[in-house]
Amino acid sequence: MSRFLRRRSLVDPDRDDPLTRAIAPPENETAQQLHDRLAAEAEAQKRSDAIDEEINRQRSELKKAPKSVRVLLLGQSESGKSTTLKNFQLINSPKAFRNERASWRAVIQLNVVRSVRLILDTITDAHSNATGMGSSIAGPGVPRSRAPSTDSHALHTPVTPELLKLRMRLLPLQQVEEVLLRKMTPPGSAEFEATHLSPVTNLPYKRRAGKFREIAINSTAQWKGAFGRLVANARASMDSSADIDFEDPQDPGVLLHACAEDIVQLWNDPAVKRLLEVNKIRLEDMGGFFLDSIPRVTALRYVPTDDDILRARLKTLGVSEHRFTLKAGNMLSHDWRVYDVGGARSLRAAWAPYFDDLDAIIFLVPISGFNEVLLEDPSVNKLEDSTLLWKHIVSNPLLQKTQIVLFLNKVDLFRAKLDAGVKFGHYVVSYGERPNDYESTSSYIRKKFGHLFKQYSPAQRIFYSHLTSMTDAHSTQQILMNVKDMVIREMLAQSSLV
Ligand SMILES: Nc1nc2c(ncn2[C@@H]2O[C@H](COP(=O)(O)OP(=O)(O)OP(=O)(O)O)[C@@H](O)[C@H]2O)c(=O)[nH]1
Ligand SMILES: [Mg+2]
Repeated sequence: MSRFLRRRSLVDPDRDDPLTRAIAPPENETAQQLHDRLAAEAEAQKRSDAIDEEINRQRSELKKAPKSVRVLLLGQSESGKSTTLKNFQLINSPKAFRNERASWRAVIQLNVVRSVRLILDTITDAHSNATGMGSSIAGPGVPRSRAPSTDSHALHTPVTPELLKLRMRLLPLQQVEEVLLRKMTPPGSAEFEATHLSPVTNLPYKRRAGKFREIAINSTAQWKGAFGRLVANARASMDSSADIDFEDPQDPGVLLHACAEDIVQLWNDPAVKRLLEVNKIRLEDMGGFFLDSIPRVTALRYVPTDDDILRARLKTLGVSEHRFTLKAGNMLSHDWRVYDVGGARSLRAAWAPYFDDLDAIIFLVPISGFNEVLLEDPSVNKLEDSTLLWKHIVSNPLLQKTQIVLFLNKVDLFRAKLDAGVKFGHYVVSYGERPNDYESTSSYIRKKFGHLFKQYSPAQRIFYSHLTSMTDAHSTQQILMNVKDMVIREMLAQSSLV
């Protein structure tokens, strides 16, 4: 508008030009009219200049204090997204992270009970099979490394009378899950997936299927709120257990403590090991595995360590956001927002609204899943699912300006499998007969994902990848720092191009 007005005053009217004609001063303009018109034009010019000035001021403000950095965590269920978010919290607000120990203690108690439940159900099914009353335990939700065994041993592994007695003694643990779930879920809320402890009965498997589902939660803030009350009730104290009300009559810690010896006995029983082995159930590879630490985590005054919190497993249903401010070197401070979403197939439609205006995606692939299938669909290999998802994300035109960082996660479990002699090439056929060592196999996976990235990206981008163990806070810290620096660098580089 200002340029338009300026031109109007300065340019010699060319009567043949329709635009000039339209804006030309009226013919026979009186001296008063001329004065008024010039005054109005001067006023309009002043307003226009003020607007221009304000736009310039806002533009330079924006340059000085950039918008918040938005990062989305993506990957299939159990890939380690929530664990990555926990690591961000641990680095940026360790105090707040540790203030949530009471809530994570409850999740760890649920994790212990779930592991015990899976063993008890395996015993029940084996017993049913032996007595000719039941069906195979194959079914959804039971974590297996491969398809269920058809080995006749699996169906006829003897269940000793001691095991049956142990099973009876551990039945009261059902209450722990009930109590904790009631506490975490407000009455009438449908936020949890149905996850109640399946009664250890002789019901045929099919009638119990679905009760194997994992505990999942929709809103982090809400369930932690339930345990926040424990904090409010706690006696004032400076020690590390101050936020846990051990005196709470509803706290299942006492019952778990009373069952501890039986749980240890169950887990160490050679018949149980054999039953789990023939059914190809590997509890050690599952999230929330604490059976090797039972005396510690069921101690009466147990307070979870940072490590325990990183290992606790709670499936995500909704979206949680972690905000923090980061000052990097002599750079300006930035407001960061890291979003964690649920990775189960049925939840992936909820990702899209977060694609807009994203600075970076951290995409997690649990590489130890090369010989595992999805809990949601046992016909799909986990690495295959991650590959398809990766193609889908890197080829998305909405994300073409987003930096994508690949975390090849669960390296510790991956290494342990190779060390135990599991053949990578047996599951990833294209790998063939190449060496089964960690370096060769992990660099093969990295290259595969790198090739797909180059092939499917709509625009050229740098491929960033890291081999990670998200349950190892120490090694993760440096990686997350590097990622944060990279994201800021890229963001500044992009904004200087605008
Ligand atoms: N051993 C090992 N366990 C890991 C690693 N990363 C994550 N985990 C564990 O794996 C389980 C699943 O991790 P989560 O972070 O809950 O997975 P998620 O991607 O958030 O899964 P959804 O919420 O279902 O989408 C948790 O118990 C973690 O402690 C890792 O690198 N090594
Ligand atoms: Mg999660």
